[in-house]
Formats: sequence, structure tokens, C-alpha cells
Amino acid sequence: MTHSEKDILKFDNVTKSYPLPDNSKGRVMVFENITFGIEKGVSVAITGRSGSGKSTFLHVAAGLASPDSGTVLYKGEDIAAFSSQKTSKFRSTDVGFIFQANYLLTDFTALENVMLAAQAAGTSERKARTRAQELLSYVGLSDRLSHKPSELSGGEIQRVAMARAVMNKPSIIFADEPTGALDEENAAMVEQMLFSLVKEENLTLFLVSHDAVLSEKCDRRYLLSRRNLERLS
Ligand SMILES: Nc1ncnc2c1ncn2[C@@H]1O[C@H](COP(=O)(O)OP(=O)(O)OP(=O)(O)O)[C@@H](O)[C@H]1O
Repeated sequence: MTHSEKDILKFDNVTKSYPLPDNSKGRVMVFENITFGIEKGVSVAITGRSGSGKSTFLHVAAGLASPDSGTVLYKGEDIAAFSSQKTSKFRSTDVGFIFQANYLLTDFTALENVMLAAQAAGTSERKARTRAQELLSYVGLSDRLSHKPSELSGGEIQRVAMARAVMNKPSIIFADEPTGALDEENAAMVEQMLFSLVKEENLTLFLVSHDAVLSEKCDRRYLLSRRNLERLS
């Protein structure tokens, strides 16, 4: 497979396994020799059965786990070769994360939780406040700014987490089962807001989920199965 220069993220022959926890010499092979690319501004879903390796794939793609062999490139550069300074910038501003369970800081309000993401990356308090207010209003939470996480519903926490993930204008959002812990009604709302934020902010979305309805909303779909990645659409 050849890669397009437009690819913002590329997997080049990437293999990942885990050592067995019992200290034996065996390993759990998760995926092998995967070559794959994501174009800027495109939403991609990785689907697969439980245990097929979706979360591992996302962790490797986001530089949170190292591959055994092969290279993951962000804008043409090997993420494993980033300096520590570049790694911090990559994690704080180039990418954003949304997980199934998102941990907001319990002693801070919704607004402060979103603002902190930007202040940690060096944005002034005034600018951070303005953007955080805009984003929280965009996800329908302008009347919940001063609520702490214990005073928010699960769906609302997930929407704060989405605002936090896009706060620093990342290029890529990594989402791992972002609606997995929600009831149908909240899942539908979070889903709709995720896709409208992605469009509004012109983001690349890398989503892993076993949920067919959610993955069908993405521009491209892949199936992770038997250590391989197969393109579905
Ligand atoms: N730290 C680890 N050490 C050893 N094996 C692991 C480790 N983490 C995951 N695995 C194994 O790797 C495989 C892939 O796990 P992963 O969590 O990536 O799958 P998944 O598709 O995201 O699953 P689910 O949909 O159930 O969350 C599984 O068989 C799992 O048991």
C-alpha cells in the first residue's frame, strides 16, 4: 500500500504484542505488519470484536504505547524519535483524547477543567476562559459552567471532556468508545456533538469502537481482526 503525502498519521509495517503476565516467554500478538494512513480532516473508525486490539491500536497510534517494530509517523516524523519537548507538545496540543470514562479534576468546575488544558499549554487565563466558555456553550453546557464533576451527569461529563479535548485546537482527536458508558439518549447526544465539533474545528478523528452505528458515521471504516486491518468502507 502506498501512502498519500496528505496523510497526517501513518502506520508503516507496525507490529504490537504484549508479554504474557505469567512471566513465561510467550507473547500475546495483537497485530502484525500493519500499514495504514489517515488523511487530514477525515474521520476514521476502527471496529472489531472485544479483545481484537482496538484500544492497543489507538494507544500505539497516539504514541501512548510503543510498537515492537515498524514506525508511526505524525506529519511524516517518527513519533518514537520525538525529543521529550516535542513529545510534550504533541500530547498537550497536537492531539486530544476522549475515553470511555473521562476523569475530570474533582475539585474544579466544568469551566476550570476545560481552561486548565489550555493554561497548561501556556495560554493566558483570559484567552482560555473565552475559548472554554465558547466550547462549553457549543456542547450545550453554558448553564453548567460552575458545576463540579459530582454535580454533572455522565453525559454532561463526557461533553466537558470533549470540550477539553479540542481546547488546544489539536490536529487529531483520539476517541476510545466515547459513548460506551452512556445510555442511548446520552450516547446519541454525545455522538452528534462529537461529529459537529469535528466538522466545526476541522479535526481528524481516529475513533475505536465496537458500536456499528457510531462507526458508520465516520468517513472510513476498518475492521481489526486476526491481527490484521481490513478496510470496510
Ligand atoms: N498490558 C497487557 N498485557 C498483556 N496482554 C494485554 C495487555 N493489554 C491488552 N492485552 C491483550 O491484548 C488483546 C487486545 O486488547 P485490547 O484492549 O487492545 O482489545 P480491544 O479490542 O480494545 O478490546 P475491548 O473492545 O474489549 O475493549 C487482548 O487479548 C488483551 O487480553
